[in-house]
This record gives sequence, structure tokens and C-alpha cells, in this order.
Amino acid sequence: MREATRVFGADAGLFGLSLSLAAGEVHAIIGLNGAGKTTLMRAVLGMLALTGGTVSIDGTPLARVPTVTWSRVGHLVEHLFAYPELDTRTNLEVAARLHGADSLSIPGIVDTAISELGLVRYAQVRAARLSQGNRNRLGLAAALQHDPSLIVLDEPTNALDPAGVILLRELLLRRAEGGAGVLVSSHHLDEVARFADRISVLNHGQIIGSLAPGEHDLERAFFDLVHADDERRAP
Ligand SMILES: Nc1ncnc2c1ncn2[C@@H]1O[C@H](COP(=O)(O)OP(=O)(O)OP(=O)(O)O)[C@@H](O)[C@H]1O
Repeated sequence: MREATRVFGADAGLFGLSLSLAAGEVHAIIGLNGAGKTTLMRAVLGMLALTGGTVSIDGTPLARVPTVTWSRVGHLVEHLFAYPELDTRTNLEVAARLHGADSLSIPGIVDTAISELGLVRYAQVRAARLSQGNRNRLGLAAALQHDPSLIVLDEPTNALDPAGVILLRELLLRRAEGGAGVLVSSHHLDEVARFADRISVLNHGQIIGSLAPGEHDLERAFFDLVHADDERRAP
């Protein structure tokens, strides 16, 4: 993403934002409420039209990214992929088909995803009746089951219990070890510090600095960056 711009208001939107994601890398975006994390994720996925700048995948601008590349993307941003009247298993079968999986391989893919996300007890439960956390798990299963090479997740742990947080962390680390690039946003510094290779700080729609995941007092370093940026902006 280079110089991405989309302005909603004086300090709302994206303001010439550039970022990169390498294969095998977990890049976390940290920011306060309203910093622009969801907006950034939507722009990365082409869900939001930019007024300036470009987003490319493997060097190809989004508008020219072929379907086969999109089928190698897994994302969970804002709305999770689930039909409320379909059960967990059927939702995952539909998601696998949409990602281009062949019919013969779908049952195996779905079984693995259900087991990986701890959804075995809920395989026959309609999405509408799942708890918020289990709906989130379903969305993550749909985003990850086709073994994507680019993973984009917006605040994926918000509704997860501690077991789910650990499970997701391990899943993402495994995917990154397998060569996937993972772009993930969060409010929780301690959580991303456990698995991110790189942490970028977003404030008012701009990347204002980065934090080293092993840094001693991450929280303090984060607020130092944010406060310095806020002061710079103060009239
Ligand atoms: N479509 C839109 N129209 C107008 N303003 C918008 C739109 N989308 C987002 N915004 C504004 O852009 C800013 C960033 O919103 P965004 O949802 O990206 O923040 P966030 O960092 O994801 O916040 P949170 O942590 O609360 O989820 C906010 O001020 C929001 O109100």
C-alpha cells in the first residue's frame, strides 16, 4: 500500500498511508478506537475506494489482481462470512467453494477447520444461534481454511475467550511459518507482541511509528508515540 488516501473528515480516514507485508510475516497494526484500522483493512482488500495512492498484491494493482490471486486471500473484516440460517459446517462448505476448492476436497478442508477452531460441538448449529465468540470462530475458520497466502484480519480476537486467543495465535504463526503474509489489527499490545514480527502504530489515519515486539514497556512506547503525534497536531 503506497500513499493510500481517503478522507472522511479532518482527522478521519487514511492520509497518505504506506505499508508493506512480506510473505511469512505477521504485521500488526495497533491504534486507538477510531484510528483507522478498519478503514485501512477495507482499503487493503479493495472494499473502500481510495482517492489517492495505490494498493498492490504481489506487485499488481488491486484493479488488475486476477481471481486466482483473490482465491488465495483470507479475510475477516467487519462482517463475518456466514449465512445465519445455515449451520457451521454448511457455511464453511459454501466458503470453501467460493474460494475455489474442488468438491472432493471440501469435506476434508471443512473437517480440519472445524476441529482447528474448536467448533466440533457446533458443527450442526445454525450460525444465527452461535454465541458471538463462536460466530467469530466460524468467521476465522472461513477466512483461514483454504490455506490463504495473504491473511487480513481486523481485530480478530475481540470476541474470543482466552483459549480462542491462544488458538488463533498458534494458527496464525503456523500459517506465517508456511509462508503466508498476515496483516492483523488489534487494540491489545500484549497480545500482538506475542506473535507479530512487526508492529505499526496507526493514529488519525497515519502510521506514526513502529514498536519492536520484544520492547520492554510496549504500552508506554505506544502512548509516547500517540501523545507526541497528538501534540504535533494540536492547534
Ligand atoms: N464510511 C465512512 N464514512 C465516514 N466516516 C467514516 C467511514 N468509515 C470510517 N469513518 C471514520 O473514520 C475513522 C476511522 O474509523 P475506523 O472504523 O477505521 O477506526 P478503527 O481504528 O477501526 O476503530 P475501532 O478500534 O473503534 O474499531 C472514524 O472516525 C470513523 O468514524
